[in-house]
Amino acid sequence: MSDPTMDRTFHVAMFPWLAIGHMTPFLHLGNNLAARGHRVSFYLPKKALSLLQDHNSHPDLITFHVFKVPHVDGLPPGTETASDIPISDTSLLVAAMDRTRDQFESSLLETRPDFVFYDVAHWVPMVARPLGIKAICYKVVAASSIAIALVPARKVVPGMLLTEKELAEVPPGYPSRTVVLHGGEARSLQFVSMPFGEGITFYERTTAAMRESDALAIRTCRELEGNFCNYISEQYGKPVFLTGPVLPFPSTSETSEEQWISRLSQFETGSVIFCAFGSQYILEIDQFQELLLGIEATERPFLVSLKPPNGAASVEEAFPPGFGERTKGRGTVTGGWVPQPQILRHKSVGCFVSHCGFGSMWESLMCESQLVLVPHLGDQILNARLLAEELRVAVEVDRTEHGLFSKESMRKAIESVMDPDGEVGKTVRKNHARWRETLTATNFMSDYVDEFVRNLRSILRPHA
Ligand SMILES: O=c1ccn([C@@H]2O[C@H](COP(=O)(O)OP(=O)(O)O[C@H]3OC[C@@H](O)[C@H](O)[C@H]3O)[C@@H](O)[C@H]2O)c(=O)[nH]1
Repeated sequence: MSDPTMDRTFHVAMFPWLAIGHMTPFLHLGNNLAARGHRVSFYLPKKALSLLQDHNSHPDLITFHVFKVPHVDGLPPGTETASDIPISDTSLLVAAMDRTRDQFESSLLETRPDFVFYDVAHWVPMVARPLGIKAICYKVVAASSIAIALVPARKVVPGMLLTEKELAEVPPGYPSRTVVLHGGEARSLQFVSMPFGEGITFYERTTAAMRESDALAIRTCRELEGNFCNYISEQYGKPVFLTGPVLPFPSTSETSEEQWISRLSQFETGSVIFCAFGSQYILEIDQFQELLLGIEATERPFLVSLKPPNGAASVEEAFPPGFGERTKGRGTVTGGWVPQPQILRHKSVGCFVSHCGFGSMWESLMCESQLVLVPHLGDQILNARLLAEELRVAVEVDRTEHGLFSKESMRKAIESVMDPDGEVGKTVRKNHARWRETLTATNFMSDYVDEFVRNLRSILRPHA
């Protein structure tokens, strides 16, 4: 007899962390589920609604539920998302999110979904279980960063900061020797033993969120991170369902993109260096200048999109002396937002200098440009090691033990990948082409979502 749960559509509630970088990938997944006929109830604060509602491709199936973020002392009045506060106040916003538990619980009583997806709100399974709702902990960061920092095998004692030695060690059984942090980089993991909400550390919260779930879900694919996903599954004794990268469909209609596209079109195919470091990375002024001087020294056209460095009101104010005049007509530096995915698809762009944030990592793997990596935070460093040392599709810029790069190391890294006849240039081109082909194959992404849906259904099946 066929199982009726295997083809019925289901209803998912989504309760992502209050940061646009988390809500957006949840909504992309929501769009993919709705495209297959499933209903989504998406919980978010009011301010996020105005940013996200235009990205709802299925308003008939995806409903937004706005909740109120309570005030917590120390946060500016009206704080609702991580964009409203400096990163140092994040723990207070987590505490505010925890105080939405009652609102969320009463809403679930009304909406009665089959599943609830969450990430930071570790109490969601406690709310969902008595209502017979399956709790899926959906992680939208690389599996390697979960595997290195957030598994039971990494012992973190509540109330104690990890020592330098503990930070430098990978947890027993960690499946890679190359996707690791070197020397002082390991300090970037110290945040795991820090408070994240009232009376709870980041490690306690995140591991509880995963431990208490009915299944884990990760926004990655097994071709890239299968070994890390298996390790996480073993560590938690739970299935790990992969959604694939779930990238949005390319947009071709926005007019703000035209100025960049026509500017790039004046240059030869594959000649332009494009550099962007995501939404958070702010360089110190001397590193900002070394970066620009390194790019200038390649004598190639360029488009650089970076926030003004620390202490500068604009990018122009922080230019190295004479830089603006020397590079006029050849390069542009902007402190604003540029349409990165469209720029990466432009034929004139030949090199992408990236911080290797999770979104940029996928976009760079799928584009035709050569890749130079300048990671900053812990997860970016692991992503960069994956691309440069395991997949060998990119080159990471050389740095001193204090993490500083020079204009010369920047120039060298760019030249090495841009030279089609050099050893490095040949290797990265060949490997990148192979990975690009895999990841951009027809149905690659949709097959992942289909399999994800099958996995969800399998845990809905009534037990004998
Ligand atoms: O000017 C820009 C800069 C960036 N972008 C887009 O913004 C997104 C940036 O996301 P990334 O994940 O690469 O980087 P962010 O630094 O913003 O992300 C943050 O969350 C994800 C983590 O992996 C990163 O470590 C963290 O910094 C990309 O999709 C990129 O295409 C633009 O469209 N224009």
